[in-house]
Amino acid sequence: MHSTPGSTFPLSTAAPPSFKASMAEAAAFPRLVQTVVRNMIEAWPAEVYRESLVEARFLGRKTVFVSDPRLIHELLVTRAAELGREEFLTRSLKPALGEGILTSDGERWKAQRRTAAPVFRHDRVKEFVPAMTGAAAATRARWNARGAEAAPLDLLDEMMRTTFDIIVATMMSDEAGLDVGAFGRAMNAYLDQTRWKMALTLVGAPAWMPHPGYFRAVAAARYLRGTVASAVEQRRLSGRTGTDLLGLMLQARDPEGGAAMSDASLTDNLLTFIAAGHETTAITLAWTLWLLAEHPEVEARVVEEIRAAARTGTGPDLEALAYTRQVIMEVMRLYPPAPLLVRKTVAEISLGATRIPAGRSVHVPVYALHRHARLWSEPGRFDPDRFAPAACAARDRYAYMPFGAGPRICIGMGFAMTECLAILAELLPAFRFGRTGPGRPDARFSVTLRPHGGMRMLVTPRRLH
Ligand code: HEM
Repeated sequence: MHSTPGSTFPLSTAAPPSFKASMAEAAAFPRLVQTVVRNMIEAWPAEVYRESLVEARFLGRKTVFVSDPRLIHELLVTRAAELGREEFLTRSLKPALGEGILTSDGERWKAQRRTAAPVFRHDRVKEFVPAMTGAAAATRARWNARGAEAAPLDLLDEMMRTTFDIIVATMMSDEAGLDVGAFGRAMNAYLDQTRWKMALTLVGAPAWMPHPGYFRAVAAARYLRGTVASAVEQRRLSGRTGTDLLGLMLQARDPEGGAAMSDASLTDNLLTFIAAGHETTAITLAWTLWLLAEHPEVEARVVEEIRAAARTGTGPDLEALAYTRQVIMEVMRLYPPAPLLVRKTVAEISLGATRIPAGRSVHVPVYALHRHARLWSEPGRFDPDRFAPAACAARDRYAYMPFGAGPRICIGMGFAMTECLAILAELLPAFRFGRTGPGRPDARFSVTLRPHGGMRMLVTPRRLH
């Protein structure tokens, strides 16, 4: 392994390792393969938490890890056009998500991104707040009905249910007949097995190679795609447009040339929004509730801010929740739901003094960046004041990137932040959240960074205190 900030790589283009060579390497490092399946973060070289740029062999593939804000800016912004999607991400997601905004490249990506961007504008997202608050209110009613002495709840499950209800309500608000439960189970079955697909792609295994969850995933992808395609068709046939995401996407036109999205593209992107949007937001909320339970002084300040923001009107003014927003940002620093950004160079590029040949895997280990020894003091400590305006202004923008950066920055960033605020504003003044034992859940990376084994917590209505 090699880890000097300005190191120069050999200029030979990295040909992908042969299947045989990769399998030989994998066989020699079965523990590494297991680690990738269990939690890929544990397989990262320790230097990514201390150095700027690290070259490592990662399951037979030369990989460059970049954890320096200046170099990340150069990579994701200045050199964005010379980067493509990594096969290990696209191969695990394309069977369900097709060639939507997350999984496509080049002109296809550009046209879809241009067309969808206005749908996620701030003023549009604000119109979704009642649907977000409505789903959170349903969660509140469900918890209230349990009484004060109820058994602990898995808050990861609960938040997944809430954010899934929101994405369905905001996306396909009037698709009668959609079986929300079956749809959610299929989406989870699909996403659960993607870590196997990623590990097998890394060792060069062919796409058809079966693995745990393989056949369930094939059936789930067929069900998900069929369901969304028929919702798109029904809506088009009905002649109604509507103001939900499906309606807005149907009306969206490419600002360059005016083309509408095809039905296939609409299906790909609606599935992409569900997959990219609901689990990431649910994980953020689950960790937020956990960290607030660990830090009652922060929790008290958040509840006070929410109550003050609600005093003047009918519901809390989300724009006024500045401290709550800081808390969410600090939660995503410690537990970024998307802990790794992956790219492949399509041409030779230079990063600082380092030349990287075409075809190389380049990873931005966001989880490590957010805990990097040179960028953060006491990186493991939860401290929302790190995101006070003055502290943010003094820090490099590229030291913190839960939503990525550059042209491929998360399109749903505003949607996700608004959703987190709307849900917390509904739930925090109504309940106290308590831990069920010592120690935090383990954070494990399988596409997203999930609390392993869920997040069991005590949920007690406040009015009973
Ligand atoms: C807390 C919640 C979320 C987090 C942490 C998150 C994080 C990210 C990150 C890091 C990327 C960039 C990936 C890369 O550069 O390779 C991304 C891309 C994307 N996200 Fe999100 N996301 C969240 C919520 C959402 C929501 C709610 C939606 C849609 C409703 C969404 C849709 C997308 C899409 C379509 C892309 C691909 C953008 C492109 O490649 O042009 N995300 N997200």
